[in-house]
Amino acid sequence: MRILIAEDAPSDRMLLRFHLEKLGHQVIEVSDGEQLVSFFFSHAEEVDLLVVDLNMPHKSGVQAVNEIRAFQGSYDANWVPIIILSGSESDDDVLRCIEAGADDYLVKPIQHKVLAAKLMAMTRLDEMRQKLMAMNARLEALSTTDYLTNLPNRRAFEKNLQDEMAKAGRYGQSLCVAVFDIDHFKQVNDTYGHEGGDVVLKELSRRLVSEKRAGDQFGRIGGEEFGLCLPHTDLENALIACERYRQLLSKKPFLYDEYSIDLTVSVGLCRFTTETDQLELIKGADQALYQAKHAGRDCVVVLKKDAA
Ligand SMILES: Nc1nc2c(ncn2[C@@H]2O[C@H](COP(=O)(O)OP(=O)(O)OP(=O)(O)O)[C@@H](O)[C@H]2O)c(=O)[nH]1
Repeated sequence: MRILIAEDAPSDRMLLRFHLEKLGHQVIEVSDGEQLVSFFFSHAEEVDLLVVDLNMPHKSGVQAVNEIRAFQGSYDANWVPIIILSGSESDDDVLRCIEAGADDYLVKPIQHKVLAAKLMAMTRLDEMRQKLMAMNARLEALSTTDYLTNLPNRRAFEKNLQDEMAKAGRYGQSLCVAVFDIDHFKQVNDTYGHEGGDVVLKELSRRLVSEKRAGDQFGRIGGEEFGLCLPHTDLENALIACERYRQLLSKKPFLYDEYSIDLTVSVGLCRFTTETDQLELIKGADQALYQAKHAGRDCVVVLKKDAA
């Protein structure tokens, strides 16, 4: 583990480092409570355990632990276990340290075997924490990714769009949104079965992603409907981009078993203005898509008026 020790007495610090390194851990040292807090605030991700002296100049161990736990709560920062060291065997001190957010309490002078035992328990805690973090990352990926195409799902697409709209509004940048819908997709399913339809959806997504310009983001926002967010792009260039994507899908047939399936998409395009909220923007692109379907499909239509 990477252990941050906060101890003002140089001899105690040296002894602690010696014991911890002997147990195979990496040690970082600070010498008071103030330094502990500021180091942790800027390096939370680089530390697995804090070992903190109770009585230190500038800021006591309890105060520092309080601030660190509050910081983790407000900023969602890396949670790490904390052991407090103290010369006091008072039950009240133990209680107030644990109440402040420490996970264990160790009485000085440190006994090597006791320290090794506590570290064993903390290593277990750390392993559990790592597993939990990996699991959370997997869950986060699952909840934002479409299972079939691996594209961002509607929730993730809308979240990204919201962020891009905020940036575009703040910095006065252009932003456009398009909705792509496969033409007569029902026929694909009816002719080749749902499995054939799925193969087409996957290949279509792969093509779009492999040819996508950096910064553009596709998402699967419905069964056979895909959203495209085009940051830093005015309507004229968004139209060029959508035309390119449309042609990319129609120029080469999709293969399923021995079948070759020709496909086209209709696209609705809408421009963001500071008066437009997210719902109106997607609704605007949807209206343009509806017009594209009525214009005969296989085309890109720009919303005649800005979404309102
Ligand atoms: N294979 C497959 N089909 C899907 C999936 N999600 C939606 N669909 C199908 O997509 C088809 C959409 O059909 P419609 O909404 O009638 O539209 P369309 O046939 O594409 O016709 P237009 O949009 O008017 O050009 C339906 O047959 C749905 O079952 C999916 O995940 N996999």
